[in-house]
Amino acid sequence: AKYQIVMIRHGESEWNKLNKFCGWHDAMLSEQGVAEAHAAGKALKEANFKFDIAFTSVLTRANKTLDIILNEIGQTNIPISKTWRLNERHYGGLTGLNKAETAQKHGEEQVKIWRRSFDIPPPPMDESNPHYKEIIEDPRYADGPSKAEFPMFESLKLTIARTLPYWNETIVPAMKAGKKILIAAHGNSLRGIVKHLDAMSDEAIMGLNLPTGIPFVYELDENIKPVVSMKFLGDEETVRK
Ligand SMILES: O=C1c2ccccc2C(=O)c2c1cc(NS(=O)(=O)c1ccccc1O)c(O)c2O
Repeated sequence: AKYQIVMIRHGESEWNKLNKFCGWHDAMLSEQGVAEAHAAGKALKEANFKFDIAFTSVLTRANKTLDIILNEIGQTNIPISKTWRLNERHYGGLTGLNKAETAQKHGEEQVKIWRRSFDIPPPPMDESNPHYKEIIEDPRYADGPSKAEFPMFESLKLTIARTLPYWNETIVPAMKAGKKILIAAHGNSLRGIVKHLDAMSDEAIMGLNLPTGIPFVYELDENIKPVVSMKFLGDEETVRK
């Protein structure tokens, strides 16, 4: 096909392990997450992938996954663009809660509604959340979003709506300029790109659970239409929820 692009969801984070909503909290990779990133790098090296540029979020768990991969393939010298637009979905007031705390605070019924909704957002994060200050005062957001548009919560719909402009205005032009691209991002920001590429329904994308730390390839024609969709370099039985 005319274009080929590789994407990967970051390796398991410390908060994934604790089953806590992470969102814009800057959790580190767990030991397993680091191992996943090394395995992903080795698989890409084995398949002889080469990149000209990489895109990632401003969150450490994705940045570290990318760094480990680039070290494994011996390409630590390529430009890396970091953007908040590839961040994980912002889980608002649920940030830091685990399954039990969420159900306890909001009830099982509300959890069921949130789980299956595309555009019902979680409650906003406010000063009472222990992670409020660390997130809004983080200097990594100096280049955006502005104070005025800084999210306090995101539905999946809102997440996709702030990821796709970056895909269309920055990543696609780089691909059309002949750049070989690697994206290291998060479950929900990658859902936005995948939903767009494969013209998936809201329901279909909510049923897609990208596995952590397994690279996948899209082969696209000259109109950026998939010729090959989501070809995993590894096992993907966990892709479907
Ligand atoms: O409560 C939510 C939720 C709330 C607000 C926005 C989105 C979601 C959401 O997407 C979600 C949820 C729960 C669970 N499962 S769970 O109830 O077992 C659960 C709850 C809390 C933390 C981790 C858990 O695994 C999911 O699999 C989800 O995808």
